[in-house]
Amino acid sequence: MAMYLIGDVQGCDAALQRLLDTLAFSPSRDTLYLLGDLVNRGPDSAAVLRRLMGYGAAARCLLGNHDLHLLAVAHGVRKPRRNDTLDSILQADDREAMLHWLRQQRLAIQENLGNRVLLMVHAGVQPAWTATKTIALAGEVEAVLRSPAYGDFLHQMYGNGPHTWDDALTGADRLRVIVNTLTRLRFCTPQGAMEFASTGNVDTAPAGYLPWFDVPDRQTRDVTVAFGHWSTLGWLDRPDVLALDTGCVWGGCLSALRVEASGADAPWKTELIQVKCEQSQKPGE
Ligand SMILES: Nc1ncnc2c1ncn2[C@@H]1O[C@H](COP(=O)(O)OP(=O)(O)OP(=O)(O)OP(=O)(O)OC[C@H]2O[C@@H](n3cnc4c(N)ncnc43)[C@H](O)[C@@H]2O)[C@@H](O)[C@H]1O
Repeated sequence: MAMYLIGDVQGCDAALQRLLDTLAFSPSRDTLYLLGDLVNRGPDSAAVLRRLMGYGAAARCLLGNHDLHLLAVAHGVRKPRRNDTLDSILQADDREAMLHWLRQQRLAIQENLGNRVLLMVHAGVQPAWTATKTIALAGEVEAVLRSPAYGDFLHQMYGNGPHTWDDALTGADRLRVIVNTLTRLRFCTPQGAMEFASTGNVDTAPAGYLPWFDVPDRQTRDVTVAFGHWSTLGWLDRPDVLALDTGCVWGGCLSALRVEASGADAPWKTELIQVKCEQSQKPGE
């Protein structure tokens, strides 16, 4: 049995098919962990969702900002954006089945491999959050998304504030900070105040901000956090962070990381497998 972490697919089903062929993926034997942004901007978002739904428990998926955007557009909370390519879902006969399935997916997943924790999120974690706390907070949003109140939540989800996590937050503000952290974060201050305008690589950090994973004393520094979302960052391989959005939709690569625990005290064995992608979107347009 193999475990594969896969970066942002964004509706690029042909690239996903090529990647899975390269892996010789078998749903009866292997498990895929998709790190969010399953849909949008690429040519065939519906095919990606139908494929992942068909894999059942062999595909464990995180929600990214584009997946939440799809739910918001489908629910009439947001208007489609100029570069959106969501019509293959929105106009499909099985649209409700796809949207229902999407609402059951996760915002954070933890696996314990050997003696080390692997925490998976789409974008990032707050410096003050441990892995256990991240899973618990993600669970608060997951519960709302699965409940009849999910429409109300989508109305309240948008916005950049509050910028900083506080345990005392309640209601919509609390859920918004959790969503913004897990699905949109790139840069924050050492205190965890988030900034959402900058989308460039680490060299473009605004003054006073740094990549969330470089915050000193981050509470998840002793685990490995795998994430996507940051295409201009690209592949990053450190003991404490694995970044896997390698810009498939922008004409980069789609990446899978095979992860294998080789013993309680031994480091994991990993192997990066990539396929080249057709360019579906031009950066800056
Ligand atoms: N609570 C909430 N509040 C607000 N919105 C919410 C929300 N929850 C969900 N959303 C939704 O989030 C969606 C996306 O918002 P956007 O604002 O478009 O998201 P983004 O930061 O650009 O991130 P993206 O996920 O597209 O990242 P990527 O690295 O691929 O791309 C980043 C940039 O990198 C650039 N880029 C990529 N490859 C490049 C390259 N090779 N060279 C130069 N630039 C490149 C691209 O041009 C792109 O601009 C919206 O539709 C919105 O509705």
